[in-house]
Amino acid sequence: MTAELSPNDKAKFVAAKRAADFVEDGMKVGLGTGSTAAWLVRRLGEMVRDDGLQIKGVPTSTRTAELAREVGIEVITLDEAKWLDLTIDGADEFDSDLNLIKGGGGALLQEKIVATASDRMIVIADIGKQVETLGAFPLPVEVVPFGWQVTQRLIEEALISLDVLGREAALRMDGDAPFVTDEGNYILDLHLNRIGDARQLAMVLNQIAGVVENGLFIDICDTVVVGFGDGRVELRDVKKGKVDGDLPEAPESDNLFTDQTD
Ligand SMILES: O=C[C@H](O)[C@H](O)[C@H](O)COP(=O)(O)O
Repeated sequence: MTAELSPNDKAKFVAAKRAADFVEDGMKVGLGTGSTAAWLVRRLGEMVRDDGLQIKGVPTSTRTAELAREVGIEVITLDEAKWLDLTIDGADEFDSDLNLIKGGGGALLQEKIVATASDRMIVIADIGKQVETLGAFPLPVEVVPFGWQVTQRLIEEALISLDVLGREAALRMDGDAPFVTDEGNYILDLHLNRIGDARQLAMVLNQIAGVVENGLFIDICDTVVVGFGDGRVELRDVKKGKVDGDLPEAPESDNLFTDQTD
């Protein structure tokens, strides 16, 4: 089916397509979650089907696992893989140090486990995800359901002691019930506006007993492939800074914009 993509979807698509160029035969690849990562999974599926690419994928959520199987990618568990060559995932925000906020789709725990078990993490994002300072996007924190309101209060007290702007830790809902992650936990979204010291906040949050993990990815991402609504792509590398034209151009014959959106 041919569909005209919105500029935002086009940006996500071109970023995903370029990032797929990093995937090589024989690799074990972490597959992210979300609308941008879904483009990547579909692209890798095409490469498996049309080009004979041989990879094993470790999904970061049940929905990514379903999509990966649907498009013909061999899916294995992280324990079977043991270690990954590369993880490619989306993000909700990235800053100039390539630190991230993730978890808008509730998959942050598996995403962080998979990304930190990889030689390299590449993030794919539309330019709208780039920020000067992290925090405009509510920071997801995964907490165990047992005693979650006590955990919520302890988080809010920690935010006050850190003098972090905005202190509301809101339980994420799915209709009338709490949103439940793939690991059976809840998500508290921290409305902070601006995170001055993301490293410190990440450490403080993870010291609270009911907190399983937080959505700050500090020093984990190596490269961001940024997509623009006009089809341009830029590469940001943690070691090299901004790098342009580092990747091969998409072949003329590629029908870039005929896929369906997520
Ligand atoms: O839990 C979800 C993930 O962290 C996503 O990678 C993140 O929310 C970005 O999603 P999207 O590509 O849909 O904006």
